[in-house]
Amino acid sequence: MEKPGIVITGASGRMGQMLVRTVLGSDQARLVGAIEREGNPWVGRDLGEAMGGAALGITVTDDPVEAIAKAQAVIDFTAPAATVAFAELTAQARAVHVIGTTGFEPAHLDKLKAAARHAPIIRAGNMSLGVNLLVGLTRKVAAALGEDWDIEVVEAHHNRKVDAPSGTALMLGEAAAAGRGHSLDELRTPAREGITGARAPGSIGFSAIRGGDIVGEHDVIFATAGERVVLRHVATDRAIFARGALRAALWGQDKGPGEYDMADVLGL
Ligand SMILES: NC(=O)C1=CN([C@@H]2O[C@H](COP(=O)(O)OP(=O)(O)OC[C@H]3O[C@@H](n4cnc5c(N)ncnc54)[C@H](O)[C@@H]3O)[C@@H](O)[C@H]2O)C=CC1
Ligand SMILES: O=C(O)C1=N[C@H](C(=O)O)C[C@H](O)C1
Repeated sequence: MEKPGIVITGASGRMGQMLVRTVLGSDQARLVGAIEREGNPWVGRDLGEAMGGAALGITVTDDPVEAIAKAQAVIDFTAPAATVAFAELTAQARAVHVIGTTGFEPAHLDKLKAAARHAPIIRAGNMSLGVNLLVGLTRKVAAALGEDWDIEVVEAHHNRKVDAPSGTALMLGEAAAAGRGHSLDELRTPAREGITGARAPGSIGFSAIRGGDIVGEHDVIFATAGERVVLRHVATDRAIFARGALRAALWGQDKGPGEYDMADVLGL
């Protein structure tokens, strides 16, 4: 059987370039297209040369219709509005859409749900094995500890990140809330500033640090009188996200339409 053809969106981005290298280094998939937004300096150039290496015979395009028509899977780490547009085209091509993009609003998520009626969408705010294990641990610890244990999620990222809290922080917050039998919407504390009043019992708070080239660090802090439990994940290499995304694209090849996440892919 032919190896699945992968198209990468946002190919010149931090994750885009990492994904290109990961797919090129795989013996289980073929890179068949690279998309960038109109006006990006890579558009019209050979992808390999744009990355500073040998020509690959793949021209970076700003025409997603043509590129996605050739794909068995689209791996997409871009921005919410772009991802929603790609989801419609990927669904039309009946290809797998692996979404790493974060920062979605509810209206975007409704559109992704509609696209998933026609083809598989695998979406996760973090594609690494370690974070997806941490999600399960967070749910268990939150369920085991009573409401006298306050829950705070602290995340740190590089100074180019545009959304906060991070997608990973929200996954961890959702897991903690689920462990306590609630949705995150019910327990989430708005960002703190000024005279906030005392902490609401049972609430879940978020803090975001932005600086330098931090790849991604997440702490889930459970704090009570006299002691604390801290669950931590530290990413030091974006390759962990790219490997997870490629694994998801391959896993999705025999799946029917629907919404999936990395817990499905990893069998967690
Ligand atoms: N789920 C996960 O494991 C991870 C998720 N991310 C998320 O991935 C996203 C991208 O992150 P980075 O690569 O650091 O950002 P980046 O800014 O380096 O790259 C984004 C790329 O998308 C391109 N883009 C934006 N709109 C486009 C459009 N309409 N058509 C084509 N290309 C378009 C940009 O030109 C840029 O090259 C963010 O939402 C980030 O939070 C990042 C790392 C891991
Ligand atoms: O923007 C990033 O860089 C990252 N984004 C994801 C998130 O929002 O959690 C995953 C990872 O932490 C890196």
